[in-house]
Amino acid sequence: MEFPTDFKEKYAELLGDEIGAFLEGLSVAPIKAFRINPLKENFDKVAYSLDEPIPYVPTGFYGEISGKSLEHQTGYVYSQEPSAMYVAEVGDVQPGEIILDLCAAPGGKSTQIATKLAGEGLLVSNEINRKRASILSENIERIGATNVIILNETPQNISANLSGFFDKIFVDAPCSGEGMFRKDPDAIKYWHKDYPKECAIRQREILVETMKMLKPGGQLIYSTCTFAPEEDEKIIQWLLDNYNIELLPVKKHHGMDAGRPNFAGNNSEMEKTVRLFPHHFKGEGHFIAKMQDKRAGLADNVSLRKSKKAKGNSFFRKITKNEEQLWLEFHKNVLKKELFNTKDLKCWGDQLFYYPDVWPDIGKLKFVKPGFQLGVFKKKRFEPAYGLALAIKTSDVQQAIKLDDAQWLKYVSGNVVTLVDSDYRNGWYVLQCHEKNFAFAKLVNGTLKNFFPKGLRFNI
Ligand SMILES: C[S@@+](CC[C@H](N)C(=O)[O-])C[C@H]1O[C@@H](n2cnc3c(N)ncnc32)[C@H](O)[C@@H]1O
Repeated sequence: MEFPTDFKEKYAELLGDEIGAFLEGLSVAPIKAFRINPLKENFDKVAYSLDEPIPYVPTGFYGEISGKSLEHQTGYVYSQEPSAMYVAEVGDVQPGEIILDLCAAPGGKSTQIATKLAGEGLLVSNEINRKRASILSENIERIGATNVIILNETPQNISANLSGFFDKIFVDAPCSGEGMFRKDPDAIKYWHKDYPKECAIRQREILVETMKMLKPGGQLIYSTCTFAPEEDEKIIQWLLDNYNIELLPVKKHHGMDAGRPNFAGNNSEMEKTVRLFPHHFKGEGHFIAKMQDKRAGLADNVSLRKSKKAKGNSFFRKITKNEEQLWLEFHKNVLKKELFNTKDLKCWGDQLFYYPDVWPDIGKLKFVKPGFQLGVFKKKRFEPAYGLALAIKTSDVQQAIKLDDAQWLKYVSGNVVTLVDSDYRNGWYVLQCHEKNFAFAKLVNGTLKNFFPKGLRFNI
């Protein structure tokens, strides 16, 4: 692999004798890995080999998955390179926490954070770029998380509305992407000598807003996929110099390096951060730091229920009696037990959402998904959302139809499926393949009408 001369000279100076090994590490084939998803029932029953676990990520495995497999479509697996997986582990997310993932697309960290919340608490997952925010939304939908709000905002607008709101904030910052060089050779084309400095300016702007949103006593997890000290240790030193925070030690597993004090004014505290270098570690490369807000008089963990900012969305309207009736009828037919409390249901236009009152008002913010969508009311009927099929447990389904692999493919590519000798009555069914929910379909006289979202259809 050819690297810019300025890049080689810079790292020769920073790394000394290690430069040869570093450049060689950056030239080998990228490492593939994936995570399995504990939000799903029997989540380790996947067609992929789980023989090579990643030691520092309980749900992580080395290996390659296909974006067109049943496991991927149903959100049982998520492809992510091994160093990126360590960020959410460092965050030590606990069910019930209120978390912001500020730079979230395509959703590697957000999907992992959401599985760790296990349906309790709230994840606000934000992406500034509209196109990337849609991809983020699709990835969150697939994993089946019901407690995620997806925003498409600037950090400035979010902080103006949700100051002091979050227990933990993840800033996986836009960066010069040196750790992407072997995965995406295009990243090399963007690189120039001043690029890390330019990125650092933007990172500081993002962090100024981030600090406004952290609850007193909250934690900030900052990460990049670059090796540039300007965007790593120097950013952390700038935070320590300007805010009342302290670094928390990040555990170093096999192959992980400590952050380098000599990259930021010889502050030995930098050893608490972690650097993942491709010549030492089986992954592409990352920098991760964990910090704690030190402001005094802090509640350990103000729960969502006690949060003053939580009011529910101002743009939602109440569900009408008729709509409630339609929803309950659908629910009774298709699901075995009540999964969403009726008092948490709200409407936005004709769409039905799960949005507990304790969640914040995001009415002034641009969003992609303002909560968890259950479905849509159409004239006198209720049509369930695709995401609902992916969010309910297989064993909670009352009305399911099991299809084989060929029928699954026929359906996800947008075709109707005709059942042979069907004695099912007409109505909505959850479709399952290998005991995985993969979509809703409406059965009409033995034919499953296709409701698979048009933009997500695929063929193999
Ligand atoms: C490293 S990527 C995030 C990867 C993601 N966390 C994941 O794990 O899949 C950084 C993201 O920050 C977004 N971004 C760019 N400028 C930003 C800004 N000023 N504020 C917030 N996010 C920004 C980019 O669009 C990009 O999607």
